[in-house]
Amino acid sequence: MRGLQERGPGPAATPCGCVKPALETGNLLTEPIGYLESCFSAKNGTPRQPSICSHSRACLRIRKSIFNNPEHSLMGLEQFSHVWILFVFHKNGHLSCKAKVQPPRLNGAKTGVFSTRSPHRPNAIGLTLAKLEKVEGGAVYLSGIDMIHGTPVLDIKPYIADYDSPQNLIEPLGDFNLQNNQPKTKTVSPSDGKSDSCEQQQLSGYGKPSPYRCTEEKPEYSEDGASGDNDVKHDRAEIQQSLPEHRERVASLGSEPRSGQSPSVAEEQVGPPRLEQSPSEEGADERLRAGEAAVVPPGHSAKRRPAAPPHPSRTAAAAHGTVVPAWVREAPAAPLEVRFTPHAEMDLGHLSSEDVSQASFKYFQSAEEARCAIEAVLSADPRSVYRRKLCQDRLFYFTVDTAHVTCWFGDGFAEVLRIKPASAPVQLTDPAESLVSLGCTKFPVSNWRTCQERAVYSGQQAKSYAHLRGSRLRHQSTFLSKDLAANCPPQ
Ligand SMILES: C[S@@+](CC[C@H](N)C(=O)[O-])C[C@H]1O[C@@H](n2cnc3c(N)ncnc32)[C@H](O)[C@@H]1O
Repeated sequence: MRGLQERGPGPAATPCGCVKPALETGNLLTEPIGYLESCFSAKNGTPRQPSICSHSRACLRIRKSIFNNPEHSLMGLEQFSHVWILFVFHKNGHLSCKAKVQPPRLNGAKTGVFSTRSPHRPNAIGLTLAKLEKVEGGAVYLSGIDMIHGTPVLDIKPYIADYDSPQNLIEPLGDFNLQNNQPKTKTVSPSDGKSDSCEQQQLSGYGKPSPYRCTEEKPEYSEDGASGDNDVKHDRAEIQQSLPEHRERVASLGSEPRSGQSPSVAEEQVGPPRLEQSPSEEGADERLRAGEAAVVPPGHSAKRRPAAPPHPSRTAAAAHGTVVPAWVREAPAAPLEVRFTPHAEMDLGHLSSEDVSQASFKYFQSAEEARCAIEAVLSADPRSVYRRKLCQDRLFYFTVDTAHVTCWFGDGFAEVLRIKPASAPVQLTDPAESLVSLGCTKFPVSNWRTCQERAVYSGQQAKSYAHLRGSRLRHQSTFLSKDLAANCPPQ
């Protein structure tokens, strides 16, 4: 092992200086087996993990350039309920990455990139556990996904719980130190739960500087919620939860995934399938999630439906013999209550209309499915830490299937204002493939009615909205903002 490390990969170069792809050096030249057709057209609004939105759907067609008979490569796969999808984060924008990142769940604190599911990693490869709906010819149909439309897929592997999910919390094998000639750093093993590494100090915010190099990176804001490489002040109490002492250790108990939900992960970190809560615990949680105390303005959708598939960190009581830090399971905020204005309800009806002249969904089978997906996405608060803390008053847009959703966030809730047909086609990575046209669009909105509805809002909501309007006026570049500013009467 040491020999390998010392030699290093040393990519073989051709006389022209090109890096020669070579399996032996790990310089693998990848070729996507297909490009994903997904109900999510852009990063904005795409769930951070597949377990967040079980109604999300996607299709992957194996390219003929990979196998002449793509269906041969999928033979037998239909016997599995779930598959691992390995893919490229092709919309990262850049190839660089940082050693420490700020996952949304850490609310601004940093941790090592390899302890997160950040898309910004040395090799921009993603790993998603998706539900396999069906295999048809050379195509696989998936649900419970967190990948955007056009994502290059590198591989599919069947999920086999016996292999992929630890069965026992095995005791450590004793000192695991292969490097006798290197300074001994104190390692964190799942069993001792103690560390003096600089990352841990950074997370905790306590302790003296480590004797090892620990450079402070310049704080930087990013709009990318997934990488969360933002530096926002955090309070110590929150961060302390990420100390090793707070890691959860659970025994092997065996579990089945909730039906219709991917048996996968917490938001940023994988934990294998978890135990269900007891019905009573779940009911209490459900009530909490629905925000019993929240004020529902007159004329708004006030149904107390279970807003979204339960948030994994809330349902998770235990996992197969694994250990994860507490921050993975403890959401920075409670799931949001999701509301639809009457206008949005109407829009949703139009989108799912059977009238052929109206737009209809490509992936969702019904308006109810679309509603569930929208609720699931919003309930988990898809905003980046930056947006959540510093741009609270902005409108938020995302596209799911053929629906372009406009919403805003208030204290403990998200409200869908409009749902319009998405029209502009997405630029696809592989134009040769026949992919579904999806995309974001800007649209004219007459928001007079919505503004009138605002007038009946009670105290804080009205105040938030006034703030929202003010902010819209400041951000004239947004098409909808302009429209709203023009149409909203002064309050
Ligand atoms: C936090 S990553 C997790 C992905 C995967 N489950 C994993 O653990 O590797 C999920 C986020 O990546 C982003 N994303 C999805 N597909 C992408 C793509 N093709 N390129 C860049 N970012 C993508 C979306 O913003 C999504 O919310």
